[in-house]
Amino acid sequence: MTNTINELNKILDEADCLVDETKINEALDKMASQITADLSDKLPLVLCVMNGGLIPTAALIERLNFPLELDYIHATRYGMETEGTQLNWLSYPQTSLKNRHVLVVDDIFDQGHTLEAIQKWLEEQGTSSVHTATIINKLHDRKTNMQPDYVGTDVVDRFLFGYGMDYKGYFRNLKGIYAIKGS
Ligand SMILES: O=P(O)(O)OC[C@H]1O[C@H](OP(=O)(O)OP(=O)(O)O)[C@H](O)[C@@H]1O
Ligand SMILES: Nc1nc2[nH]cnc2c(=O)[nH]1
Repeated sequence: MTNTINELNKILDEADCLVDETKINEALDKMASQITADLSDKLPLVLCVMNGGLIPTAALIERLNFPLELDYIHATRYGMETEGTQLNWLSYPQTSLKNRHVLVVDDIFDQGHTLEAIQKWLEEQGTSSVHTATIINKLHDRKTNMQPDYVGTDVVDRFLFGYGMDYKGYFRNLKGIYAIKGS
């Protein structure tokens, strides 16, 4: 256990903070105004993509001053790894999706496979509309065709953790967004 704590503390000590708390809050404020303009009269269902979407979803919905419902979906393709593979569907929303305006919130749009698959699945459930939001868009040319409707900020192509994103399951709780040394 001591080894693990030492290793994790070293990772954090050596990491670069790419987006600090102030920048995250500015990004969330901007996203919240855009979402309010589009969805405030739609009684939307907000779907948090677990686990990474937990913290961004909480921070975003407290900025939305209109009636909405909240549920979650759990799909993961990275697990404890830094490279994504196939998407594993772990949990589906319990709320009825038919004729609902749905806002999906996640922490990061990397290659886009996760959000693309979730959007496609939601459309197949008879939703009226599906909007997608992520705090981070990672910059590279390995993307799927879709683009999230609301993006907080662009970040360089390194392995990130903090603010929902994990390093080996840890550090989702950090208030900033960090990149691992050498990534
Ligand atoms: O755009 P993509 O390349 O598909 O990657 C983005 C996804 O990867 C992360 O989830 P992960 O699978 O690590 O699960 P987690 O949310 O439990 O960390 C993140 O939370 C997104 O859902
Ligand atoms: N923690 C973490 N999860 C991811 N999922 C997709 N890209 C990333 C990343 O850079 N960091």
